[in-house]
Amino acid sequence: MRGIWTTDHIRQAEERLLAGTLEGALMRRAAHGVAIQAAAMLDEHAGAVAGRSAVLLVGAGNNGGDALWAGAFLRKRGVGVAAVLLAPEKAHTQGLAALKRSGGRVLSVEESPQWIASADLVVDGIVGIAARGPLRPDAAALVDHIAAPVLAVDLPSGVEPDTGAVEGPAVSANRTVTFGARKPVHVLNPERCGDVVLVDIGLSGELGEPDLFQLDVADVAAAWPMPGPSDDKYTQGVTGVAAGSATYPGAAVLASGSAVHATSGMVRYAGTSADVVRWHWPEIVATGSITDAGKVQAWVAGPGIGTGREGKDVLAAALGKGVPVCADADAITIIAHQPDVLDARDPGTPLVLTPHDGEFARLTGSPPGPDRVGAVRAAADRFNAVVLLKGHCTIVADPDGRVLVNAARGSWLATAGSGDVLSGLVGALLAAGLDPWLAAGVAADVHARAGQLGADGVPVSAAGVLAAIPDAVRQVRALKP
Ligand SMILES: NC(=O)C1=CN([C@@H]2O[C@H](COP(=O)(O)OP(=O)(O)OC[C@H]3O[C@@H](n4cnc5c(N)ncnc54)[C@H](O)[C@@H]3O)[C@@H](O)[C@H]2O)[C@@H](O)CC1
Ligand SMILES: Nc1ncnc2c1ncn2[C@@H]1O[C@H](COP(=O)(O)OP(=O)(O)O)[C@@H](O)[C@H]1O
Ligand SMILES: [K+]
Repeated sequence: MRGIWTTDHIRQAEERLLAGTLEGALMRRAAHGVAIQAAAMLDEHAGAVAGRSAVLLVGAGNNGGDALWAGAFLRKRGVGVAAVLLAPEKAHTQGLAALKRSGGRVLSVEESPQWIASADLVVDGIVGIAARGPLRPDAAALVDHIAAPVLAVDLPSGVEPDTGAVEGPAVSANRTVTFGARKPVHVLNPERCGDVVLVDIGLSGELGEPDLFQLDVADVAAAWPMPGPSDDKYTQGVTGVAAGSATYPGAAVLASGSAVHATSGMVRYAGTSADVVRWHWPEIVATGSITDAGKVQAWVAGPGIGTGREGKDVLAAALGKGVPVCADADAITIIAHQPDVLDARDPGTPLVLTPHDGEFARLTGSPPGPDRVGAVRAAADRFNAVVLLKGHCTIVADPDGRVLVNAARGSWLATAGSGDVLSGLVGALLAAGLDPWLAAGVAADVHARAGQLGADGVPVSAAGVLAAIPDAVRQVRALKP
């Protein structure tokens, strides 16, 4: 699992590290990493390093210092370097001196637009982890002139470091070089960061427990249930799906079909769409209600069940079974409007809620807002449930405080019914006995892979995402180191 640390924790770790390090050494190490990536980008985008031009956008702090030092290193490789100082009197003293010694040019803000517009590369050292709020107008005006690829130092300026939120002018980078550890912005707003390159500055020993996690493919592969020689259809966990209605039979077909594809073993269906489910998935044992469905190890409840009396009864029946439940779609609306339905749940029984933004707002009374991680963490605590917030970037919080982030693999999953496919995956992994937080995260990972593989560059239906689940699982198993 990869760790991600908030800027407060990075700062504390940096302070501990600085106590035993020569002044300036860390910054030079960081800046050297920036220069290596800048040279690589010049080579890729402008066909050479020597003789090409880079403009540094330099803010008032150490982030600007990194850019200035990187400029001095680039001069040694024959790059023409010019720096725009947003606050000349506050520019990093040693960095500026190093750039000047190396023959780098310092531009006034007035003369900078043509230089920025014609540069082969722009290095964004406007602001780093001390950034608060969108770019200030003077910085935003410079960014408007950029035509070249952008290398961001630590993070793209204007993007909130701990939330990834963009609430005004901000840099869009092709690549970001960060130091010591990944910060939330890198996983919560990968589009603005471009490729993220991590430079080791010796911080790892000082970091402590991560604030967020990202699953590696090896984690997903290790968690994905595989039948063993002594397994039969029951021992791997039977998934129950309570979904669909006369109006929405498709939700039942998608959620239960997804569970069939996710794991070996068995899927039971309970609801009014039993005939259509049997027709699509002859391997499913389908009945009319949860009461006569037989034993399962986890229930998926909600997709297409409706939000009236019948839907509430279905959800209450699932919650009352004493096994883990993934409550999705209409189940979330029912919980939002009739929270007493949760009385059917024994508080020790795992519950996974999988809202999209609208359902989240219904459930909690307010939309997730810019701090999506904070919002999901609070909801997990409030409902004593794992909460998976859907979106381009999926966030999964456990009531014990663990949070993981699953980055999108394109946006093809923004299609009707793809959420039903996700709930089937979560349910199957719960039935297999995975820790609910991990089950939700692993399901989100394979769901995103299935979306990418199913689409393969053109729009894909939810049924197409479902059909790509075996390829996604195959991909995970093949990529396992
Ligand atoms: N502490 C260390 O040992 C290291 C720090 N490093 C660098 O230092 C950076 C942090 O440096 P600082 O703490 O000096 O702070 P920053 O350089 O992140 O920001 C400092 C200045 O940016 C300005 N600023 C804040 N918000 C802004 C906005 N929205 N628009 C425009 N300007 C804004 C403020 O005037 C502030 O003084 C890191 O991101 C990293 O790049 C690296 O050199 C690695 C080592
Ligand atoms: N722009 C996007 N990029 C990537 N994934 C997305 C995007 N929009 C939605 N998704 C994913 O698609 C799924 C949609 O689920 P949901 O909104 O419940 O749809 P439905 O109710 O139609 O099934 C979620 O897994 C969500 O994370
Ligand atoms: K920056």
